Amino acid sequence: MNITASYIRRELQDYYTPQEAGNLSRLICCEILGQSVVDYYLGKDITLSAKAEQELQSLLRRLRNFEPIQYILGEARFLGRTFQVASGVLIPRPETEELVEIMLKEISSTSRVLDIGTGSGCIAATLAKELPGAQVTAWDVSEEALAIAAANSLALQVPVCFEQRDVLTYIPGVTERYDVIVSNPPYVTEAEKQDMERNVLDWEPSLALFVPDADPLRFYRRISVLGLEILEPDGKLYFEINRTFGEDIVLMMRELGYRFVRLQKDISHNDRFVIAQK
Ligand SMILES: C[S@@+](CC[C@H](N)C(=O)[O-])C[C@H]1O[C@@H](n2cnc3c(N)ncnc32)[C@H](O)[C@@H]1O
Repeated sequence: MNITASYIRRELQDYYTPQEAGNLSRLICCEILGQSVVDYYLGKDITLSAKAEQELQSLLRRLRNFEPIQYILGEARFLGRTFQVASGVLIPRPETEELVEIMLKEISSTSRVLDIGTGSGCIAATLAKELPGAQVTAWDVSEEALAIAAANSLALQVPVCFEQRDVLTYIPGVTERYDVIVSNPPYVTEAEKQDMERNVLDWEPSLALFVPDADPLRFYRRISVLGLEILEPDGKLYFEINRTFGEDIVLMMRELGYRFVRLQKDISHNDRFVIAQK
């Protein structure tokens, strides 16, 4: 069978915006089916074997069911590296790449770093890779996430110490100390569910996404309190946040005694990061 990029776009057009259908069609033609970018833009035919055609139809069916392309392919990119992902972990987001870029400019290369809610391990493994002198520990409550994060750190050949911890209940050991804590915790309120795309809502793990409407700062408060115990003096805390709660998180952290608390915007001009010093 011969297919073209416009065939793929047509198959997806009732499910995605024209831009999304175009992006998916380019990815399928160039990255999965191996068409050159020039041939793609010229709209040239791609000849598929019977088996390749079956695989393409299965891929299109999954996309029409709103399964994220990263789960279908089993991988996602994060700051230029490939991370294994599956439906048990959040797909790394560009905002989180920005957070890591900020950290790489600010933290010492020999820091003891703790990543809370590591998911795919994208933050922890990237920091360990970029800062070979750092000691990186990563927590998650999810066994499935920890298994994927461990596979990612193995693939990148970086030593990250993964531990299964529920940050909401964990009591740290008396000698446990870090120079830096980073967290992109669950921060979407139940009320925000109605505005979410189906590819997120139907496929990404609720455990990674949601907090109760009645307590949207639950993770930020708990991690900030924990930071007072386990951060060294002058230690730093880096949060990715829900843009709606920036001022609330800043206030809460100032009240707890954190210094130099700053709210920073992401590339889309949304309040997205809170950074503070103990
Ligand atoms: C928003 S995801 C972030 C994943 C990854 N750090 C990233 O930025 O792509 C939040 C993570 O927190 C984990 N998590 C949820 N509740 C937790 C808890 N009580 N203790 C520790 N981790 C938790 C989830 O399993 C999930 O992996």
